[in-house]
Amino acid sequence: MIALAADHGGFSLKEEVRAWLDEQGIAYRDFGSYDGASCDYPDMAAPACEAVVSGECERALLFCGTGIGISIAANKVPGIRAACCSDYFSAKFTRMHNDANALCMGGRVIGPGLAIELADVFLHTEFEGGRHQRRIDKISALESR
Ligand SMILES: O=C(CO)[C@H](O)[C@H](O)COP(=O)(O)O
Repeated sequence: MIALAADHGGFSLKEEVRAWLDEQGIAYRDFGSYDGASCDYPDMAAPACEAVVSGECERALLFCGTGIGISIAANKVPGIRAACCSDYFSAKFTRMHNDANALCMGGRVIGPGLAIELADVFLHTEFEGGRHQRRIDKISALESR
């Protein structure tokens, strides 16, 4: 199960990626926004990220105008490692090296073709573990300082 969330700046891109998830038969839960009306991205990021941390959802795909604000909000939720990406290499390596569990994209930055490529590689790339697990453990330790 994939968690989806967007504000108005990311709404259209979320809808494009949501249609692709439907085509792929990938299950998702959409935490809104459900229209293009102006709203505040932390309100959608929080429940989507909490669904990831609780285990209800495996990963989140998050959208705002730049992808940055919603990534900042997501990274405030303990257990979330959110990466704002607009290139294929970063979307792939944030899984391999950072075990990122939320991918953030900007609806005012990238188009649907690239967003789907990024979502695809993010959802289908495994964490490498090894030396990277040690670093993830140190990130997790920062949450309890
Ligand atoms: O990208 C964003 C946060 O990083 C937001 O989507 C953006 O700030 C919304 O701006 P506005 O209310 O002017 O449409």
